[in-house]
Parts: sequence; structure tokens; C-alpha cells
Amino acid sequence: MSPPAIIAPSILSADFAALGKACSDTIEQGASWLHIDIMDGHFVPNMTFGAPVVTKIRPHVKRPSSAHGTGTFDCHMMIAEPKKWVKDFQKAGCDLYCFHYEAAISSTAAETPADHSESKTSPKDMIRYVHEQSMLAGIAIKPDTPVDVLWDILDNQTQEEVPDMVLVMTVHPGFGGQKFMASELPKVAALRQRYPTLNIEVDGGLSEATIDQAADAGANVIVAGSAVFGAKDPADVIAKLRDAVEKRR
Ligand SMILES: O=C(CO)[C@H](O)[C@H](O)COP(=O)(O)O
Ligand SMILES: [Fe+2]
Repeated sequence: MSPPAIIAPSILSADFAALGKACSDTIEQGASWLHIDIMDGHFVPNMTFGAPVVTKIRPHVKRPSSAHGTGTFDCHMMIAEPKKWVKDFQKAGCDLYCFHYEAAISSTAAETPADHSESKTSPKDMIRYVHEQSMLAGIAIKPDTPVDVLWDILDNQTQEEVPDMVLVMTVHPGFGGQKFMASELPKVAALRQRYPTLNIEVDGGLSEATIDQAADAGANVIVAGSAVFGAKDPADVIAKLRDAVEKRR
């Protein structure tokens, strides 16, 4: 049996002027997690916000009572230097720090040698480091990245270096409200076949119109921004996304 459905509305589409209430409302409407998109204007061509905003919204949502529980802050780090911000986000109240594979393997433009050693890392080092800061670790791949780069990471026998979740992007990261890329679903299916109990998240263009394909492929963690925050009845959308995943387990 695959893991339970987790519905994670992306607050990228929430009312930023009333973000605390938007966050508590979406949990009351049946959301499992909050998906928090952090963009730095380098790794992706857009910017959002940093740890101080996460600190401000944290008191509006009760901390999860167990790993992966309701109220998990799922921080999707679309940033060029993922290692540099781990401690800040832990202090701010992040529960799951999901960095991009592509950022972890590429060298970064650091200002000083000291910065460089702080920010350059490998995916396995990153996962270990996130775990050392008492957070769950997620690893994300962009549409241009083949899924087989993850086999070595997921097959690792060193438990501290194994991610708690894989995020398969179903849009090119950077903006909400884009068209779902069904071309990415074979990655999800390949992951589900190899790892029946892995949390597999899909992000980008998920809605009532696309959830069946994603759930059929084996995704269980569903990010939806515009489909939830743009809905007349967000609770109904959240329930439908959850049902679509649950009925395939
Ligand atoms: O990571 C993201 C964009 O890079 C967002 O999480 C994603 O796009 C969600 O928005 P929507 O559901 O509207 O597509
Ligand atoms: Fe995201």
C-alpha cells in the first residue's frame, strides 16, 4: 500500500496581505501541510520571501504532533545556495526542507572562500545536514532532470542520508498558475515502482482536472496553489484531491 494522501496547498497563491489567516484557514479547510515556495531570483526567475515571513506565519498553524503530521511546513527551496539557509529556516519553524538536486550539485557564486565552503555541497551531504538540524529532508527535481539521478541517493544504506520525500516538478519552477506537464509523470511512476512507501510529491498545475493522472502514476503528496486558493470552495477542492489519491492506495 502506498503512503497516505497529503494535500499541501501552496501559499504562493494566497493573499499575501493576510497570510497568517490564509494559512490557518487552509488547514481548517482540510489541508494536511502548507507548501511554502521560497524563490531567490537566481535559481528561478522570480522572488518570494525568506525565513522572517515563515517566522511570522508559524504561530498561525499548530506544529505537527508527529513527523509528516498536519501542520507540517513544507518549504520548497528554489534557491541557488540551499545549505546556507538550513539553520535559518529551522529556526523559523520549517519542518521539511526540500532543496533542489540541481542546486546541490552545482557550484555557487560565493563572495568569499568561507561562504563557498558553507554553501557548496552534495545531495547526500545536504540530506544529512538537514537531518542534523532536526528537519525532514526532501529532494526536488526540475523537468529537465532525469529521475535516475536519484537512484544512488535513494538506495543509500546510510539512513541519515536518505530523503524523506522526493518532489517531482510538473512545471518549470518559478511561478504559480502554470500548465501541468504530464510528461513528468513517468518519473513518478518509476519512483513508485521502486519505492512503494516513499512520499512522492508533485508540484505545479495540480487541480481536479489533473489529479487523476498524478494519482494514477503514484503521487501521494499533492501541491496545489491556484486550484485551492482560487477556488470558491477550497475545502471541496482539498477533499476531491485527497479522495483521488486515497482511492488508488
Ligand atoms: O513551486 C511552485 C512554482 O515553482 C509552486 O509550488 C506551484 O507552481 C504551485 O502553484 P500552482 O498549483 O498554481 O501551479
Ligand atoms: Fe513549490
